Amino acid sequence: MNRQLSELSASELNEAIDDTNFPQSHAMSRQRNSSVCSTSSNSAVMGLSDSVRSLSNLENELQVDETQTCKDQSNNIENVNDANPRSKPIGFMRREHPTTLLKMNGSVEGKFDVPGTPKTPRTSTTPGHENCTFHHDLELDHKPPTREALLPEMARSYRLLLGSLGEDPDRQGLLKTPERAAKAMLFFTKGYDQSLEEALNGAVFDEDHDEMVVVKDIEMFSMCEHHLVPFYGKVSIGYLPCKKILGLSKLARIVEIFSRRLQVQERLTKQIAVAVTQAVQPAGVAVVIEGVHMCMVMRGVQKINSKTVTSTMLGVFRDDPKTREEFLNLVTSK
Ligand SMILES: Nc1nc2c(ncn2[C@@H]2O[C@H](COP(=O)(O)OP(=O)(O)OP(=O)(O)O)[C@@H](O)[C@H]2O)c(=O)[nH]1
Ligand SMILES: [Zn+2]
Repeated sequence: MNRQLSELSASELNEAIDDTNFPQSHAMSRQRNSSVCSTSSNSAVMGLSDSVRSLSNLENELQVDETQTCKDQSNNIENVNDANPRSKPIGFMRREHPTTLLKMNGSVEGKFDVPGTPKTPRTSTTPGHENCTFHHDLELDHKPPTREALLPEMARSYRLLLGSLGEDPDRQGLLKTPERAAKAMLFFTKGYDQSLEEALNGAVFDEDHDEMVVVKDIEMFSMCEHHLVPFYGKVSIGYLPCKKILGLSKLARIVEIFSRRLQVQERLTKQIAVAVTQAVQPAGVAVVIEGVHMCMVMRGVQKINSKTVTSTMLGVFRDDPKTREEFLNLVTSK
C-alpha cells in the first residue's frame, strides 16, 4: 500500500487493518481463574487467521505527523459521569511522551461521504440490500431504509424454523413467537440502522487537552456471526485527544453501533477504534474487549469459563509502549 493511513477512508482503513493482517488486533483466551491458556499478538489463535502482516509493513502505512503536536497540559484530574452507570470514566492522565497525530479522511461535521455511494464493493448481495455496504464494510453513514419491512419475511422464516424443530407453530404458546423472534433479531442487529454521525449528535468539542481519556467496562452484547448466538462482555476505550474531545457517552454509543450486528470480536474491536479515530482524529486510540461467547459455552467445546480478549491499538498506543502500558494498567485496575 503506497498511501498513508491519513489518506484512507474509513472503509479503506477497515480493509487495510482487516482481521487477517493487523498485528495489533490480537486475541487472548484465558480462564476466569487468570491462568492464561493461550496468548498471541502475532501468531494464530483459535478462530483467527494465521496470516498476520509484519509490524514494519504497517508502520509504513501509519502516519506520524511530527509537525502537529499537542501541547502538554497540567496534571488535570477530572471526574466525569457517563450516562452508563457501569461505565467508568477514569479521567485524564498526565502524558510524558511526544504526541503524534493520527488523522483520517472525513470529520464528523458534514464531511461524511454521500450515503449510498459505497467505496468498496459488496462481497455478497441480499435482496433489498444490493446497494448496501454496511453488512461488510465500514460505511458509517449508511442507513438502510427497509429493515422494518423485512419483519414479515423474517417471521415467516422463524415459523418454518419452529416447524423444522418438530413444533406446532399454531399452538397457542407459539402463535406470536415468529413475530416476536423477528423483532428480537432486529433489535439484536439494530446497529445496521445506526450511523456514527447520528450517534455522535455533534458532541465533538474543541478542547486544548491532550491527556489520555479512558472509559472502561462498557457493557457489550453482540451476535456471533458464525452461530447466531450471543457473545457479550465489556469494552474499554482510550484515546489521546488532539484538539478535539468526544462526549463521553458517545464512546458507549459507538460500541452499540458496532456490537448490535452480526460480528466477530476482532472486527468489532477494530471498528470501534476506527470510528473513534474518525470522530475526533486523536493522536491514538486503544480498544480492548473481553468477551464470553455463548457458542463456546452452551454448545461446541462447552468451556463455560473461557474469555476472549481482543485489542486494537492505533497511533501512539501502537507506537509507544509506555502509552500502551498506561492504558492497559488503567483498564485492568479495579
Ligand atoms: N476468531 C473468532 N472466532 C469466532 C468468534 N465467534 C465464534 N468463533 C469461532 O468460529 C469458529 C467456527 O468454526 P467451525 O468449525 O466452522 O464451526 P463449529 O463446528 O460450530 O465449531 P466449534 O465451535 O468448534 O464447534 C469456531 O472456532 C468459533 O469458536 C469470534 O468472534 N472470533
Ligand atoms: Zn459462535
